[in-house]
Amino acid sequence: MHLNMNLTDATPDTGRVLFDGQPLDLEAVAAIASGRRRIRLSDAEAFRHRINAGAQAVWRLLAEEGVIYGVTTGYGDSCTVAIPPELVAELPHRLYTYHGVGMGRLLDADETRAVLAARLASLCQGMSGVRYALLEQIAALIDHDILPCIPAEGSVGASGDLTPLSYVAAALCGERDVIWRGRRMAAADALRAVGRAPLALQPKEGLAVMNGTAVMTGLACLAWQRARRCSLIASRITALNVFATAGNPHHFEAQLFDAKPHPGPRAVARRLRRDLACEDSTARNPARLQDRYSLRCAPHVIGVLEDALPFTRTLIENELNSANDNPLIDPDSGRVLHGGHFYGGHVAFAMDGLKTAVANVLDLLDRQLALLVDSRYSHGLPDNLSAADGPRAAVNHGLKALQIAVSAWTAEALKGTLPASVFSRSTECHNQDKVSMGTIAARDCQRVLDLGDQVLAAMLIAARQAVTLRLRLAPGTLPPGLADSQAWLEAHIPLVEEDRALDQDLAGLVRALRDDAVPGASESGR
Ligand SMILES: N[C@@H](Cc1ccc(O)cc1)C(=O)O
Repeated sequence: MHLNMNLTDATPDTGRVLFDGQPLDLEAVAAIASGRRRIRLSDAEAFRHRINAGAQAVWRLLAEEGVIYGVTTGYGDSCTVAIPPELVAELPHRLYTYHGVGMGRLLDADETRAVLAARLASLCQGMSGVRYALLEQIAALIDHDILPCIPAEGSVGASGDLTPLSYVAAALCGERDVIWRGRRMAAADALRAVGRAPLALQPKEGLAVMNGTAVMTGLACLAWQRARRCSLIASRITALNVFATAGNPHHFEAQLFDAKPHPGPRAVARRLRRDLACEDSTARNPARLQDRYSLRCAPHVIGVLEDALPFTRTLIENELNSANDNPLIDPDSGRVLHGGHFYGGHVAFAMDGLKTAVANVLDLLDRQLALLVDSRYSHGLPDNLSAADGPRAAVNHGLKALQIAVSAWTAEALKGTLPASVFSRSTECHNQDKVSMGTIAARDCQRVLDLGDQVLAAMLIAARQAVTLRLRLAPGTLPPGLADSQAWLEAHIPLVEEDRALDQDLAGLVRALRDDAVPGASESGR
């Protein structure tokens, strides 16, 4: 174990995130998810009034008209079934009960907090016909870190995330299990321990909690952050690899990128120029004319991911700050608006897109590694980046297996890019005959990002090794941006001179990546 365990240097952000119906950004959700920020539900009179007005509108409508979808009718295709008045109160509890069909792994603590935050943000829009007391109960779960056990699989992502969110609805009512203080226990026990009574859902409140996109949206907020980190670290790794292969930094000149104005590649080229301390050249031809595409086109490949980030941020944040259930209740007029806002197509597209852009970056890095480990292409570096000398060289295989592993992880990531959104299918007696599959897209994106962290970790080991070997061949100094990175890498990864298992180094680096502790993870450089 070469990496110390506590590599986080992020300053804790202690200010509470306010939930009052104003827009949140995905950084706020990520901060809540990681426990860096707590939340505060607004208790402003106007806000409480607006929320409660929606719930009162439901009661009024019920008294005046007697029929509201999902309140006095069955759900979905069963909306033609009338619910007798004496059974109306039972209906919201039926909804989460029969949706208790979740399977697969449970969402982890960060994911669960992100889901709760996303659902609370949506209900705070005041269009869902729920009481303020329901918002308070969700806020209490977040605040006391009572985390419903939410199985990850079973949502088609339109009718929202009905099945996984049924576990949130049940926990609010003191049913099913939660994790609290590291222990799995009955939700009723955890609520009792913090002095809260289970909620009895009122008409419409079951649908309001469950008939929305909070699972995919919460996961998307977290995935987006990881995708941005991938872009930043991949840029830094590329710079190290250009240096290590004695590559041509003039591929990244500003004049070139002014001629093709996509902002993403321009930003990546700027980073590479900064890292490699490369000024625009007046020379007609640099010493090395053209490097292979995996180096020369790095801004173009990473730049696609870079350009996808602002676009997908908008999609995810619009979803986060939306009322995304059905029906909606206008608290002012009391009108019931029947629609399909539970359709998570934008998140599905964002996640399908991001995973493709990330996987292409991983593929780029895998190709860079292929250049580094092969003495036919590395301009003087030893095969497999082995640092063993003399008689020891014969038995040492350096990073050979690491490259094979990167090939495997990259291939698996590329395989995982099959878009989920195109696998819509008609379900629920053809009521839900076109669905988003956004939650599957988000989980696929997470898987690509998990594999991505492994590829990035391996590339950091390779870059550290390659830069050291280049400096042995051609003693000199690294540009300051890269010197910092190399110093950090040398402090955390001993040079591989005699072969050793690298799995512990990899695991430590993956943790450091997730803690944002690896130099290059922030735009300011470092
Ligand atoms: N989302 C559906 C409602 C629904 C709820 C639960 C179900 O099991 C099925 C459908 C709609 O608004 O039309």
